[in-house]
Amino acid sequence: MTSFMIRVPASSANIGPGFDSLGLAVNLYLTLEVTKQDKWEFISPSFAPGTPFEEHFIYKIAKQVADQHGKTLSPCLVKETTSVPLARGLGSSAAAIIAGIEIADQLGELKLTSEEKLGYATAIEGHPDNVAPALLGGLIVSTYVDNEVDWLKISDLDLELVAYIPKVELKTEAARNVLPEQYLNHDAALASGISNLTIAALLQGNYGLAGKMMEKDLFHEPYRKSLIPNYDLIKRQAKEHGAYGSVISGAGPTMVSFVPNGKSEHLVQQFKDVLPDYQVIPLKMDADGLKVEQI
Ligand SMILES: Nc1ncnc2c1ncn2[C@@H]1O[C@H](COP(=O)(O)OP(=O)(O)OP(=O)(O)O)[C@@H](O)[C@H]1O
Ligand SMILES: N[C@@H](CCO)C(=O)O
Repeated sequence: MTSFMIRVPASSANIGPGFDSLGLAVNLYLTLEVTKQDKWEFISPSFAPGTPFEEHFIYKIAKQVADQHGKTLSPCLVKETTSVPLARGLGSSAAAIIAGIEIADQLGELKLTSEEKLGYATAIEGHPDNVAPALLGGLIVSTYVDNEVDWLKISDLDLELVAYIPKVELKTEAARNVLPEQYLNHDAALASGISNLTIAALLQGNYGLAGKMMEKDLFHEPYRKSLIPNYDLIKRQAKEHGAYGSVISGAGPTMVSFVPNGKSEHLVQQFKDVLPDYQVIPLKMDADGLKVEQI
């Protein structure tokens, strides 16, 4: 093996009330072409030329995983292209983590299982909601209890999305800092009920109910909405134009609307003049997750 290609999808986590446990892989991709050579080198849009390779996030992840297996990775040229915007709530860090783990797996010949990759990725990210769909594709419902990830994949969603991506970044860490440390028992029970019903409605294809429930989150949206530009406007106008529901994507600042199949382009057109500074794009579910190809 001298050269391989890694492709990892973006993901939209939380979907309202599924805080830290629900995430959907979408058709934006981080792609890496990895070729063995005599020294490490990263050609990457997020990495200024001349920066030591040891500082590249993906290299750090790969090395960390290789170290855990007592392996030294042979040096490579890594050429990155990506359509996943950084720090916007579309799982760029999760995609990078999955890519780093895969580099370690390929170069170190670790033969990691999907469960092992998911375990490493979740331990690094702290929660599985982005890394699980980035690895496995589809809509993933997951939990991370006692250092163990359990998950289920929902592949048949008759839905499309529209993403509203502002120019500003919002780091996940900053968006987590506004959340309460504790919830009252009553509020937690209510929030869990809303989450349960959202999942059940998605499973039954009752997207009207799913959209209604996803907009009622009590875990994170009430605390984060003041950080999200045009939060109320996007929800209101998307609903007027036929969206089932709109939520903060991941930790924001991107928002996503869930819309009937075939309707996303219509919604994109409606927002062209309303949000001229945004990238408003249609998205579809990615069903595959991580792909690796020898070249
Ligand atoms: N391809 C990449 N190469 C190097 N570093 C990356 C890459 N993608 C993401 N990162 C790192 O992850 C940071 C963004 O992570 P953060 O968790 O704040 O946002 P996100 O993952 O895009 O959004 P969210 O977790 O809400 O979906 C970037 O600022 C950068 O440090
Ligand atoms: N569940 C995470 C997703 C972003 O990493 C959050 O909302 O903070």
